[in-house]
Amino acid sequence: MTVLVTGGAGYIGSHMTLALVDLGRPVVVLDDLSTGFRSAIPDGVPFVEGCVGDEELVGRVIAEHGVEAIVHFAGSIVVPDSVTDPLGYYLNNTVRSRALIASAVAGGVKRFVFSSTAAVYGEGSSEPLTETAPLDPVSPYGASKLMTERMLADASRAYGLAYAALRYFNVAGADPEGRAGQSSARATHLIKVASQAAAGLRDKLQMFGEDYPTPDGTCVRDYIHVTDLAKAHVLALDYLAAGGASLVANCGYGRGASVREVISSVKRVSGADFLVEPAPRRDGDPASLVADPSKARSTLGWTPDHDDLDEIVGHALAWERRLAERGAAA
Ligand SMILES: NC(=O)c1ccc[n+]([C@@H]2O[C@H](COP(=O)([O-])OP(=O)(O)OC[C@H]3O[C@@H](n4cnc5c(N)ncnc54)[C@H](O)[C@@H]3O)[C@@H](O)[C@H]2O)c1
Ligand SMILES: O=c1ccn([C@@H]2O[C@H](COP(=O)(O)OP(=O)(O)O[C@H]3O[C@H](CO)[C@@H](O)[C@H](O)[C@H]3O)[C@@H](O)[C@H]2O)c(=O)[nH]1
Repeated sequence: MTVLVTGGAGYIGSHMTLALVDLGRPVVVLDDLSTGFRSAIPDGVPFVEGCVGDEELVGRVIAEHGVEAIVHFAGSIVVPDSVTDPLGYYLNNTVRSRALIASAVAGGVKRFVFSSTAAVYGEGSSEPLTETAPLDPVSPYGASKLMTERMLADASRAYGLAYAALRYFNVAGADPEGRAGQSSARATHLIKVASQAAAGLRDKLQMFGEDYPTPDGTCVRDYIHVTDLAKAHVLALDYLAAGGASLVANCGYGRGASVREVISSVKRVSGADFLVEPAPRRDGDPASLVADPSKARSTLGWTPDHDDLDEIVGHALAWERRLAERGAAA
């Protein structure tokens, strides 16, 4: 069963590609390298440079590689950017996903795993969030992903495409063996940015908002290790291959950490101090997002191996140091 990994040169997609290679499963990567890196794709894995919205290209990849399942990571991911450029986000995340789904249907691909997000949930629902919590995205990013979920649900009914939409909470950390990590220098994610500050690559960290209705006033998120997330995708592929019904499932640990707690963890684990500057709230940020992950556990048999904030931070820091060494060597 060849798996087409879109966005496989990116952060999460490269970890999924590694997970498939580790299991000896055939894989082909499609990525336009807009935010991904050619070097993130393991040696020996076929790579096609191009856009998921290019139906002619995707049709050819499906036929030439005998693709039986698609794992769709490709997309634009920065929540505040989606507030300033909503149409760009609807184009890359929604319109091009529609084209990819159409290519899957036309090419006879029967299984599809999609990178959805906790950003599809509305504010104010009781936590932890189950999949049945009201869907009312605060940001265009969340809306662009929810529209793709809806297209998949309709395509599944109409054309028999079986899908798993995995709603990731906040993905962080790096491959424990140091083979992959979050490489984007302009990354905006808290653990990545704090790791860069700890490694001396930034002079400070801004803390966006201290007046949220949370225990310490800063936003609360459910941080999940990227390797545990890749494992959930492998299980989702196996579940669909075994005839499992289409599903939507949260991927998180069910425990929240505030921005202040994350910063403390990064300082503790790195042993480095860095400047933390209070800043205004960032557009599009909900106060709190914490998953109820029981569906992924019961339906997919998912059990996390790295459910520990300090461990996640330790792996992120190790990757940051590796990047710094490579930069120094370049
Ligand atoms: N990082 C998180 O915390 C998080 C949380 C929830 C959901 N997600 C979703 O997970 C997926 C992967 O995120 P990531 O953190 O690895 O981001 P990333 O930017 O590292 O990876 C995205 C990859 O997709 C590629 N890409 C973008 N548009 C493309 C297109 N039109 N055609 C082909 N390739 C394209 C990029 O070059 C990049 O390699 C995204 O869909 C994102 O929305 C991420
Ligand atoms: O320099 C920084 C960066 C972030 N934050 C705060 O840290 C929290 C987490 O932010 P970030 O790491 O940027 O993640 P989110 O905005 O929560 O979004 C991530 O998590 C979502 C799921 O919860 C995914 O859908 C998105 O793709 C992914 O970027 C938020 O309160 C931010 O305001 C700061 O205070 N300072």
